[in-house]
Amino acid sequence: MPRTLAFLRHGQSQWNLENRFTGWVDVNLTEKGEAEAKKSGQLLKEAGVAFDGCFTSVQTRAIRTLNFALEEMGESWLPVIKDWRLNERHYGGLTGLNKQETRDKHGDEQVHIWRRSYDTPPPVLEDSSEFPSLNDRRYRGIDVPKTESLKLCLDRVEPYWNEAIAPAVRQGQSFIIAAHGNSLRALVKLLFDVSDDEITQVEIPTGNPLLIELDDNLKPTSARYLDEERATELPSGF
Ligand SMILES: O=C(O)[C@@H](CO)OP(=O)(O)O
Repeated sequence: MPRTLAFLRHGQSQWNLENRFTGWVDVNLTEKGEAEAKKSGQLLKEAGVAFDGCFTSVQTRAIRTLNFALEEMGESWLPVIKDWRLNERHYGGLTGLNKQETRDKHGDEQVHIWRRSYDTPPPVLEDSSEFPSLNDRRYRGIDVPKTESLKLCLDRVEPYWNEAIAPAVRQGQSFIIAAHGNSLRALVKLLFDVSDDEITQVEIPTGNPLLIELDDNLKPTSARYLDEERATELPSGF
């Protein structure tokens, strides 16, 4: 039975543009981000996959990217499930800081470790921070993280995959998963069985759908970015 996933990282956000660590801060898309989202929809339409539904985070930039894409596809009717477990990795005490200024202060190597190492989380977000997500109504009843490494992000993405997404895919359904650079890296690590070392090299471009076909055991049999000009390297073997 055909089963296809499209991993869609949101289009450029205001803080992608400003080069700031974002994580759980609910920044919006830029105009360029909206255009990327619309182009994703055109590419998905051309790909001709009959999707059964969509999953996204509870963050505006991913939700709006999905909505723009669905509108372009003429498929705004598709059911959408939103869940915080697809949110971006929580950037802890780095949240809001400029990435270049942080490199100038702490050095390239340390910042690379914080950004891309598998299991070294950034410093925690202090309660006094101007960016608390604890009081946000959408996170009621959730133990909001104070920081997350990619591993900690995978620790909440994986159960969501197992409980909510994988059972439907196993039945032969196809989905768009509109999420974030690091929650999608976590899913790529899981599905493609990428090593802790290799995942540090995986970069998912904004607004460029990654189309993945899966076999009966939910192992990827093919993967390609629909916007070839903006494609990045896929995990080895693909
Ligand atoms: O700031 C963030 O939340 C993420 C994604 O934009 O950035 P990075 O590429 O540094 O993980």
